[in-house]
Amino acid sequence: MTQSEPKEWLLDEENELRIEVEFDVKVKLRLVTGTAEVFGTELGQNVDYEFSGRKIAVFTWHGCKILVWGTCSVEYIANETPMTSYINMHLALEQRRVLATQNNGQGPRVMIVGPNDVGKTSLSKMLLSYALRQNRQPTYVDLDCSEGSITMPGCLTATPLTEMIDVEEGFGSSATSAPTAGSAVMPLAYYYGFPSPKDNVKLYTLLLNRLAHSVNRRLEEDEAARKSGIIIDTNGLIDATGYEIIANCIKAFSVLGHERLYSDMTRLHQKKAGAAPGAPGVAVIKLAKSGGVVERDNAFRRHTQNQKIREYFYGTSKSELAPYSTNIGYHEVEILRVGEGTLAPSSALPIGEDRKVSETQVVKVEPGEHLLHSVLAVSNADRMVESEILETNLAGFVYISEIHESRKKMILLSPCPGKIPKKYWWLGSLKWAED
Ligand SMILES: Nc1ncnc2c1ncn2[C@@H]1O[C@H](COP(=O)(O)OP(=O)(O)OP(=O)(O)O)[C@@H](O)[C@H]1O
Repeated sequence: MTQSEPKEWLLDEENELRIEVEFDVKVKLRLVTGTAEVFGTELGQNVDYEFSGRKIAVFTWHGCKILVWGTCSVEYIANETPMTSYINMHLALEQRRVLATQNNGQGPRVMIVGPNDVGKTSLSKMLLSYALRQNRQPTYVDLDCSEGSITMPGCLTATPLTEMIDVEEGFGSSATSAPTAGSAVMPLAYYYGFPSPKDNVKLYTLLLNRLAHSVNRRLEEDEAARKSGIIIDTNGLIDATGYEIIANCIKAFSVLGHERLYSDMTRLHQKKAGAAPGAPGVAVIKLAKSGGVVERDNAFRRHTQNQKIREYFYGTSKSELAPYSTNIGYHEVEILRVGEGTLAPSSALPIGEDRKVSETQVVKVEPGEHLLHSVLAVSNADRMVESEILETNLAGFVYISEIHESRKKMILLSPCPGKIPKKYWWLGSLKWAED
């Protein structure tokens, strides 16, 4: 797996070691002296960390020595990083948290926007980790439906974090049916089912508003979480649709109370006061992109998605899981999908009379061979009321591993044993061939 002789790296203060590891390669890393962190999470001294299919930066504020076993496809030390501006950003947020504590107010709500591959998720992790290191309980909202940092790709999620984010696994191989890495609480997930918000803007907006409503309600009840604030990671859409979504998100999460934020944000990139009496000030802060952020091509992204799905059912090398295989009859479940963009199989039967399917219309899908290798999201809904079911959160996911058309049965993998307690399952565009 790894070569026997490690490579030694000596990092001066405020340097970072940037490494890229292919998917079929394992690289081991150990901090020997000094202090270092990966996207905000501190490394333990003389602890071995293993990475595969990752692009990471090991940053040190005060200098350190690191040993690396294995072959990285890219490895170099950078002495220019935007980390000082990131920590300053954190300190400014921390001040807002202190103020919120003093005034019994609410902590900062930060939304990170920008094009693809500029380091939005990495910055989110850092701001969350720094907050966690100060014993805060920030809420992480992930609106990047292509990636699925918390659960599976295709979801909009929120999770209150209470524990440090794992160095090796990031937000982890977490499921909606289990607490995530970094959290003692189950994440809240809504199923969107497409890789880009553009694929079904109406549905995306509906779910975004629903998620924001649930988060806002939760924060009303949880004082520590409310004062710690929210970090919102967005997807990289910055065209007209993207701006519309950003503007909606700002409103939904009350990032600020200013309707013209969108134009202000793009035009000014600076602090603006709210227009409405008593509206909070608007702070639009431009942060530099790290030179280490790596562009990921479609193949890499697809591979990351597959890894994510695999981890949901089988866990990681650190915490392996054994999924349960269940036999289920076609008649025992109702498979649904949403909207025009997904209209496809002729077997799809529209519920309602209209043949033309709107973007948020729920469509019943007849089970059949076409479901093979699909990942389906299990809704928590107990009844099929169109306006309700769309906005019902998820219980978890199942994977269809075999279809027996003649017996009208399918075999599925699920993380929990026995019959799946919920019968409404969403079909999106996620497919996965088990390897
Ligand atoms: N300083 C760094 N050194 C090395 N790799 C980095 C660094 N910062 C980020 N990366 C890596 O670069 C890739 C892109 O970063 P990230 O996911 O944070 O970008 P993003 O803006 O969220 O992308 P997208 O919107 O497309 O999901 C990731 O694989 C991340 O681990």
